[in-house]
Amino acid sequence: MSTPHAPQPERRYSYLGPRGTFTEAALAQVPEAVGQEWHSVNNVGEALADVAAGRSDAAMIAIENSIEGGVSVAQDALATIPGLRVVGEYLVPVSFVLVARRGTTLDQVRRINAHPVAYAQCHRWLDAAIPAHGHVPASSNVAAAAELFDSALADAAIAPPGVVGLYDVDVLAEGIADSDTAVTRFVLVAPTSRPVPPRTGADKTSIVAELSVDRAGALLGLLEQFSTRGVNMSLLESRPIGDALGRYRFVIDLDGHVTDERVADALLGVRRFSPGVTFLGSYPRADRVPTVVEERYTDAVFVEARDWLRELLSGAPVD
Ligand SMILES: O=C(O)C(=O)C[C@]1(C(=O)O)C=C[C@@H](O)C=C1
Repeated sequence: MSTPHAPQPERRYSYLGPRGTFTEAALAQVPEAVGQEWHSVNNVGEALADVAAGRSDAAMIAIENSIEGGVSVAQDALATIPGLRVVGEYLVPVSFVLVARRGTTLDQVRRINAHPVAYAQCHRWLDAAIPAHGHVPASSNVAAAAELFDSALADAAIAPPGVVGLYDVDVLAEGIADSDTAVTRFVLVAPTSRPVPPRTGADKTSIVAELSVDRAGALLGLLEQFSTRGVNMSLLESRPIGDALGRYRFVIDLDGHVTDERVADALLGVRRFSPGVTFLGSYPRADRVPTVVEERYTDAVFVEARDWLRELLSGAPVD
């Protein structure tokens, strides 16, 4: 009699681990990832390199936090590693506790292990409760707690509340984040060989654009491409290109899908003058809130205007 075998995973997903991170919670929101192989990595660059090299089918990465802003390491990696495409967006509410090896008391804490994005979200509490603390950077929120047992470099760690079920720690303080409504935005990144997800009417488009800095009004010119087509921006961040002082690229999220006439037309406008524009992807918004489009920017109005021009050029009588 043959032994029944469990189905083998067909796809591999890289995420910032170890188990219990907010990144893992974001990956758990992806229906197609359930039952597949989840590969824990130590940093965002490693997750994206897995996808670029074909070792993983997709990677989940944090891209923006409601308090700390853009996750610069993720924005820079997406802007510079070729062959990557954002195919989904996910939101995870984040909150933090301060944990320590059993028996440690709050007044003994001097050095705190924390992921830099988590540390930045707990400033006010830390400055008030442990004013003279030092920060020991960790690769993730859960790694911060795990490392308490690998080395004596830190006395306590900032971690997600769920860490108490994973490690033998005492909770020294709960709810230590500066906001109790903090949210981190994650994106699922696949290779460019994967088709752009179809338009849903509640989509975002992410691009990275460079500008010639020796021209007055260059940034205004970039923004006008969107405003004159009724395209709303939900994110605009500047990141240094890194080759010289004063050279920046702009990371931009737009409301709409690349197949929306107004978005496509705006991208053509950007392409005409930006020395480098990268399309990172169009994907359904995590909140599923449909984009409201003013009548004069609907697809039908763009199509009508194009037909009008075509007729005009064909010499046929026009109204
Ligand atoms: O996924 C985790 O738990 C992480 O440690 C990463 C990360 C991030 O990169 O922003 C995720 C969410 C929190 O805002 C802080 C840290």
